[in-house]
Formats: sequence, structure tokens, C-alpha cells
Amino acid sequence: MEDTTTPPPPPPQQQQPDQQAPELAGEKRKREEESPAAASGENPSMEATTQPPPPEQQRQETEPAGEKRKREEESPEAAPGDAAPASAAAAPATTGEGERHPMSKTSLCSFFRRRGGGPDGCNHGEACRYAHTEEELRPRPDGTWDPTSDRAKKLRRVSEEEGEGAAGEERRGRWGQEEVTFDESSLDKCLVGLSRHWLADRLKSFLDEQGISYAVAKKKKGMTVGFVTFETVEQLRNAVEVLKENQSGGKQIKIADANRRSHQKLHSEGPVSNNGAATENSSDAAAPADGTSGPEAAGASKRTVRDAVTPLAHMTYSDQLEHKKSSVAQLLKKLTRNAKKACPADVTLPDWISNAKQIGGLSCKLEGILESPVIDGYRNKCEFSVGHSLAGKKTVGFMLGNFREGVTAVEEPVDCPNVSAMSCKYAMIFQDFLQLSCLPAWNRVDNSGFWRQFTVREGRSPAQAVVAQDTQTQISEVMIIIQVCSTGVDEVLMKDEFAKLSKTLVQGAATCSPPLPLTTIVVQDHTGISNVAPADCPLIPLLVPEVDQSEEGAVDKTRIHDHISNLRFSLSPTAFFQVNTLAAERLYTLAGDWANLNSDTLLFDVCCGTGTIGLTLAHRVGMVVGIEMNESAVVDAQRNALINGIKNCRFVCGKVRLMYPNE
Ligand SMILES: C[S@@+](CC[C@H](N)C(=O)[O-])C[C@H]1O[C@@H](n2cnc3c(N)ncnc32)[C@H](O)[C@@H]1O
Repeated sequence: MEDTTTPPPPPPQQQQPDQQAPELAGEKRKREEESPAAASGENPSMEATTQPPPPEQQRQETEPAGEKRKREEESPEAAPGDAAPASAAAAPATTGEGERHPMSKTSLCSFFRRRGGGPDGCNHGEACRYAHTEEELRPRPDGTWDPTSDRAKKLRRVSEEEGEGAAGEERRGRWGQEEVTFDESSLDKCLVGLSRHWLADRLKSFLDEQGISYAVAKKKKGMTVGFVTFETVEQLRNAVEVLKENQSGGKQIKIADANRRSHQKLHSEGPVSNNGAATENSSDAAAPADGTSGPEAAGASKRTVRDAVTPLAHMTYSDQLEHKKSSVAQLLKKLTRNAKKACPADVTLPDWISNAKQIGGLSCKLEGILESPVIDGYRNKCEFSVGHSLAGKKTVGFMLGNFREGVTAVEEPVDCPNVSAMSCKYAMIFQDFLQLSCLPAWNRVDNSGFWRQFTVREGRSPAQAVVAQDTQTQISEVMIIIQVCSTGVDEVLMKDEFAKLSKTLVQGAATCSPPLPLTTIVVQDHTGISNVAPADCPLIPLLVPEVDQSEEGAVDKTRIHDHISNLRFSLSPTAFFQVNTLAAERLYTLAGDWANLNSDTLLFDVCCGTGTIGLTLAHRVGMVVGIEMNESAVVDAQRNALINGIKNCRFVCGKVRLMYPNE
């Protein structure tokens, strides 16, 4: 959402905190931070004179104002390890028995860092538990570095440059990709930690520079993983040794096991050509004829499609809600910390930041996660990838992992609780068609192929939409979008394939029991390499819905309808619509209740999509103005106002930031 939702901090003169004893705004803040009692109006000095302050208070009193805040902020993510440093600035580096404290010198001393040594800085000298220089700093027991250190910052920068977030690191660790097997029969390996800007040639020259011999090396831009096939175990051992000693750009490149897909294992038993593909002598019926072979990062085979698509599915629903609540809480805390950091020292913190402590550091009260009215099969839009499974079969389903980590295998949507049964049936009809198609499935390694993606969008009928249980019987309209890449494909051949596909889908839907609804089929021609197709990709209608003449403004166009709060929504292929219709209904109603709407309200529906929020709340306000940059979504929104007889809404096409340049 745009920043229009964030109120600007009030001007400092309106915030003068203490009229009787004027002080700088920043001073009061420091005082409040150091002593919660002061903030609540109590006299902190009373306690100090009657009894010795507890160690934490002693530290607060001796520590320069703002230091505590700094400490907390600078190591937020290191909560367990940081508990010791935050409360023990004066603690000795050794324990009573003379042993080194496990956290000794694992954090930089903030006194020293800010003021240097001597009486003005840290006067604990050698006895200080914190490092006084970067050189003195040691890694923490878990192998990580103090996040404020130069070393950690550099590592973070490198990691960001490589396009790898913490999530990627965690995933790689969890999948154990950095395990290497030294075995004649498994000489296909991944190189993990490469620059995503490298292409195969750069990888090859890197290997040559390092004196690493190999048979085949493959690397695609965008991936941080490359694939190398060695000829012998000795070559592999040498590579592991060399990489252990050498770093590239400060970053360790490691070797991990890779999986050859089963058809490739068969090939590798026969002769292998220069480019790593099996030679003509091999006879594997499962091998794709379109050259889409490629090894996978080893983690792929250890995951199921259920793990990849619904990683929380192993938990009970109530545990999932708790898990989400705690993720949101972490985000709200981070928001508070970052906003506090960004606030200049001479500006009084806004209430939501200064009061955050009272609610556990959150930027606002977190009520919890509302349950969805429907839990299984709720998605009204499923985007299936097209590719090859680990077994080498042309498959319509979901990728087993992250492309950047070297995973490209696509597996059938088995046991994915959020996917509707109807979408899976359509995916299987299309998958059967692919086995016979003369055009190739998409290959993510070299961005070639024709069939790229298969999307099923479902529309629910109004009367049943309120009954949450049997999701499949509520689906009355279906739109199928097939994404292809037409580059270099003969037009006549392509049209012929489209005609066959259209027939297959119509027949497949009709012969299901009960028959599946099928309203419209459209092809999206996406010739770019990015995963996300731009909104203006050409659309080719294959099956156009019959025009409902009762509908005002009806045009002969590919669209389906869904319903929220008894309003009918017309949806074009690329327009956004909340994927869980019944949950969206609940969300919008709640948003309306919280917004305290009345007939004088002018409601701005910012990033309005097809106008769902504004239109469902229109009867509770004076006027709605919706802003949306996707042109066809704006047309949908205008049409939706029309077909629902809503007259107090205007929808404007454009980027929000450009419409409010000064906000
Ligand atoms: C997640 S959808 C939400 C749509 C709608 N509010 C709803 O709940 O159905 C976000 C929408 O914002 C639009 N959008 C994203 N960035 C935008 C921007 N800078 N200006 C205008 N619209 C934008 C997208 O095209 C998309 O339709």
C-alpha cells in the first residue's frame, strides 16, 4: 500500500512535552527510555535514594542516554545471545572460576565504539566482556557474528547482492544441500553460493582459474546454484579441497550433491556428449525430446509438493494461526524498531512508538488471526507450472522449491490442501494433453519451450457462496488461462495445437462426473523470461462465454463472475481478485466496521483492483474513489459498479504515487 496510510509526525512545537520544566524533546525521550517510571509520571529518583538500584538500572544510569536503545536496536535479531550483553555491560570477561564466558567478546562494546578507551569510554579495559576492536571480536557460539560488526555487515551485503535472503539460507540448511557424496555413480554436483549474475562461461573460467577439472559445467543467470559434472571421484575431491581453501569475492562456494532425474541416470550409464546430454545411443523412453533435461539441487528430492506449496500443512489449523500471529508480531516489532531508528534524535517519538513497550514492542495491538470460513480447497485461482518432474515426465503442478536454489522440477499437485479438487482435475486433463503435444514444455534452465503455465480461475455462485463447506459445488464458472511462449513457433502449428487443446478441455470437462463447469479459455502469449507475465501480454481467446444479455454493458469477452457480499464481480483474465472469496468477504466487512464509516465518508480505495472493497462498502459511505494501475482491472471495477447498480463510485486508472505526488 502507499504511504498515504501513514500519518506524518506532528510538528515539534505541538509536541512540547513538559511546559513547566522545558527540556529538549529528545532529552525527555531518553529519560523515558531509561526509566519506565519516569514515563509513567513516577519520580525515579525516590527509589534510587532509598535502596541500591538493580544491576539493569545501574547500567541505565551510567550508560549515556540512548545507548540502551541503540543496543537493543542494533542486535534485534540476536535476542537469545544478546540477553547477556544487554544486562551485563560491566560483567567481567571471565567467570568466577576464571573460565571465559561463552559470550565473551562476541559483541562490540558500545561505550568503546562510541567514545574510544579511557575514562570517557569503557573503563573496564581488558576485563570488559565486549570486544573493543573489530579484531578482538569473536564469533558467537552458533558461528554468527555480532550484527553491528563490519564483518557481519559485509557478509549481509554480499548475501543481499547475491539475492539470497535469510529464508534461502535457512532452506538450504534445512535441505542439507551442502552434503557431498564421493561416489563414482554420483558425480553430478551443485555449486552453491555463486553470484547470480554469472553465466556458464563465467563459472567455467572460475573453475579453470581454480585448477578444478570437470566434465560439464552449467549455470544460468539468476540462480545462485550451478551444476558441475566431474569425471572421477579424484576430480571431485580436488574441487572440494580447493573450494574449501579459496573464496570468491569473500564468499565461500561449496559443493553439494545434485540429483539427476531418473531418465538422465539411465543416460549417464551410456556415453555422454560434450554438452552433458545423452547421446543418441541411449534408449530411455521417458527422456524428453525437447532437451529440457538438467540436474536438480539435491534438496528437491527430499521435499514433497505439499511441503513446497503449503509449508504449514503439517500443523493443526489453530497452530497455523498461532504461527501466523507470531510472524505478524515479529513484523510489527521490526516496524517499531526501524521507525524508532529512523526518527531523528531531536524529534519526539510518535505515541505509537513510545507506547510500544507497553504492548511488547508491537506498533499496534495485535488481535490475532481470524479463521477462514473455509480451510480446504479455498483457492479460487490456481497457477500451475508446466515442466518436468524428477522422473522426467511432462508435468502440470508445482515446483518443488526455489529456482534460484537450483530446483526446477515440477510435481503433480498431490495432497495440497489449499488447491481445489476442480483445479486439480483440469490440471490433469491438460497434463494428459501435454504428453501428446508436439510442442515442448517450458524449460526454466535455458528459458526455452512453449507451454509455460496453466491457470484455473473459479467463480462461485451467489446463493451458495454463503455456504462454506462444499466448495466444489459452489463453483459455477471456470476460466482457464494457458500461458505459452510463441517465440519461433510456426503459427499454423500453434493454432492447430490450440484447437486440439480447446477440444480436449471441453471434452474432458464434459466427461467428468459430475461435469465440470467451463466458461472461457484464453491463451496468454508471454515471450519474456521473467516468471511474471506483464499485464499487457497478448491474450488469445479460445472459448468465449455466451453473453448474458441481462447484464448491463455485457460484451463478448473472456471473463467469469464471482460474488462477495451478494455483489456480482466480473473478472477479466489478468485482474486481481482475492484468492479466498469467503475470507475476503469477512475481511472487507471488518475493515468497514473499523473505519467507522458514515454517509459523509469519502472512501479512497487505494490499489482497488476490480473495486471489491469500495463497492462492498459503497452503501455505507457518501462516495468511493478507487485508484488502480491495471487498466483492465479499472474497466472491471467500472463494469462491476454498473452491473450492481452502484452509483457513488468512481474508478481512476494510474499509479497511486503519481496521483499524490506530494504525499
Ligand atoms: C493485492 S491487489 C488488491 C486489490 C483489491 N484492493 C482487492 O482487495 O481485491 C493490489 C492491486 O494494487 C494494484 N497496484 C499495485 N501497485 C499500484 C500502484 N502503485 N498504483 C496503483 N495500483 C497499484 C495492482 O494492480 C493490484 O490490482
